[in-house]
Order: sequence, then C-alpha cells, then structure tokens
Amino acid sequence: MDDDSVFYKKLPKVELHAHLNGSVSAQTMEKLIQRKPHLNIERNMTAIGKGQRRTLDECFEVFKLIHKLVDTEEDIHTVATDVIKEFAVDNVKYLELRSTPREEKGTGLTKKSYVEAVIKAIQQCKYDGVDIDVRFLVAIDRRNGTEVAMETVKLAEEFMLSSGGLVLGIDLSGDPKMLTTADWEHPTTQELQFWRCSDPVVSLSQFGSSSSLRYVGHGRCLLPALERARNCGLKLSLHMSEVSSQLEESELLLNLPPDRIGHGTFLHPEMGGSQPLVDQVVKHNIPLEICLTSNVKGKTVPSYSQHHFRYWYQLGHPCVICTDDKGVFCTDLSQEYQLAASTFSLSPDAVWELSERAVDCIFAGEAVKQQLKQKWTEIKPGLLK
Ligand SMILES: CC(C)=CCNc1ncnc2c1ncn2[C@@H]1O[C@H](COP(=O)(O)O)[C@@H](O)[C@H]1O
Ligand SMILES: [Zn+2]
Repeated sequence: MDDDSVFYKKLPKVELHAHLNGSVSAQTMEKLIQRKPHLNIERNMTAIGKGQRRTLDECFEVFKLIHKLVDTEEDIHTVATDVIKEFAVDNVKYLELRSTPREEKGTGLTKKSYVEAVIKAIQQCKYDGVDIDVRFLVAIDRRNGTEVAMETVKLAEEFMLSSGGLVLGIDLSGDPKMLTTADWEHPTTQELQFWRCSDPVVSLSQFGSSSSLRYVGHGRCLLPALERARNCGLKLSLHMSEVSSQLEESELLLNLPPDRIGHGTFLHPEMGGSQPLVDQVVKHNIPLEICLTSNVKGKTVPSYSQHHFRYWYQLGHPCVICTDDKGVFCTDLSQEYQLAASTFSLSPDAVWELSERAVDCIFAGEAVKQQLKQKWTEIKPGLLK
C-alpha cells in the first residue's frame, strides 16, 4: 500500500449508505457459494470488477443472485458479521447498515427473524469488542408496493422500540427504473383506467401525464408508509433521483422532508433537475449520500469527474462519501475517499473535514455524535501533521 492509500485507510470514517447484501465481500461470497454449490453461482457473477460497467438492469440482476445465496437466518448472521468486521478493519467508526427484510418460505426465514439476525450480529460484534458503532435502517423495496411498505414500517417501529437504539430509521431503495410500453404489451382496460396504490405498478397517465410509461413503485404510493415512519420517530433516508425522470417523485418526497438523500444524481438543473428542487434540499439542509463508484459502474453518471458531488460540494452542502454496495462494486470506503480526493483535488485537510462533517449527518443522537467527535479529535494529530 502506498503512503497515500495509508492516509485514507487510517482516516476515521463514517459509513451511512451500505446495503447489507450489496456489501458482501469476495471472501464471504466464497463461504456462501460453498454452502450452496447446487446453485452453480460463481464469484464473478456477483461482482462488477475494475473497469467494468453495467446497466442498472444488469446490476439489479446481481442482487437476485446474491439473495439466492443469502436465504437463511444463519446466512444473514454470517454476512452481517463479516460486513461489520470489514468496515471496522477499514477504520469505519460508525456504520448505518441497511437491508430489506425478506421472507423465504423454503428455509423458514421470516421478515422478523431476518431483522433479528442482523441485530444479533450487531450485538455480537459489540460484545466481541469490534471497534465500530453499528446501527440498522430497515429498507423498503419500492417495487413491493404500498402494503409491504406499510408492513415494513410497522416492523421497523417494533424494533425501534425493542432494540435499544439499534434500529434508527427507514431506507427507501430498489430498482427505480420505469418500464416502457414495450414491456407492457397487453394492458387490460382496468389497468388503463385505474390504479390502486396497493398495486406496485402504476400508470403515469393517472397522474395527468400524457406519457404511457408505467412506473413501478412510484413514491406516491409509498407516502403513507413514509409519513407513518416519520411520525413515529424513525429517520428517513430515501434514494431519490437516482435515474432521470423521477422529478415528480422527488418533489413529492422532498415535501416529507427526508432526513438524508441517497444519490440525488438528477436533482440539480445541470442534470435535468430543477432549481426549486435544489432550493428545497438546501433550505432543509438535507445531506446527500454520495456513492461515486456505484454511480459510475451503474452508468447513471458518465465518469468520476462528472459526478454531481462536485456541484453540491461547491455549494457547501453536506455530502457524505459512502460505498452503496462495496461487494458488488469491489470498493471500500477508504478507496471512495481517495477517489473523491484525486478526482476533485481535495487537500488532506479537506478530506479530514469531509469525514468529520459526516458525523453531523448520522441518525444516532447527540451523545453518540459527541463520542465520535472526541474520537476524531484524538486521532487527528497523528494523521494530519
Ligand atoms: C444496481 C445499482 C447501480 C445499485 C446501486 N443503487 C441502488 N439503488 C437502489 N436500490 C439499491 C441499490 N443498491 C442496492 N439496492 C437495494 O438493496 C438491495 C440489496 O441489499 P439488501 O438485500 O436490502 O440487503 C437491492 O435488492 C435493492 O433493493
Ligand atoms: Zn443505495
């Protein structure tokens, strides 16, 4: 490792946007593959290597494979434990992990036992003295529609009250792409005329749009669940404007408003967004979770240097460098900081400030923020001469 990499590795860091199943490392993947050889899944099918780029569609296919490999309580416990330890080795001092509770009839996994398995892994790591404070955000997959979103919020609410502060909020994620009419060959009259929010598939024409695109998992259908979450004290981190064409949804979601935004790639006017959207984000001071490699490899951003981090950072807006899916995108948080620094010419002082300011954006309370700030203060003299 060169001197430069050592600096980023030693830098104390906060990770706020990490999907559990997207964060599974090559080593852990090997273990899972050995547990389930009959699936015939190979390691290179679950990761996007250096220099490779895939469409969003192809990236979301990868998650389907990973989910086949991670389908028991034991698997969830294994991946959560390994992911937490890996972040700790990378000097991440505070981690908010997020994951979508899944039910697997074949293995007896329930959404509740899924969340319990993650929480047990967090508690075990703490007991074992792993030097990292880990919290959990329960994820809503937008594709599953209104009812599942509401169930997920209720589950999160239960665990918020029973987990001793480990469950702090909700993540809204899942494939944000629209389907075109080409995917929709035989709409029924009923489909054309009505949409119910219990149906995850919604015709945009119902929103007064002349477009005949269908939108799967529109945020409008998820608003009641998100409002309930907010009202019961769960924090909200929402994937927003990850692809273009989500302007109407972003407007709606920003009115909640969320506590943090995942990506926000297409919010600003230079990317087809709008000034009122930017003004709203700035007015509410909503931090952006920035995932450089994920956006470049998933082709929603053409190159590192054209990443929207530049726009928001220059505005002085709170931006937190994150990994998104460190396993799938073959990265780690140190590498993401290093990429941000080299792409946007950030000095070591600026990098330090970036990591320190991330502490202000965590969902845990004031006492935890103070503890983390103290840690940063102790480490600083040894790192920045
Ligand atoms: C495909 C791509 C470019 C990924 C990055 N952008 C993403 N956008 C939206 N949802 C995501 C993304 N990455 C992971 N997820 C969500 O996280 C899930 C995997 O982690 P988990 O099973 O919730 O533990 C995926 O099924 C998906 O619902
Ligand atoms: Zn994400």
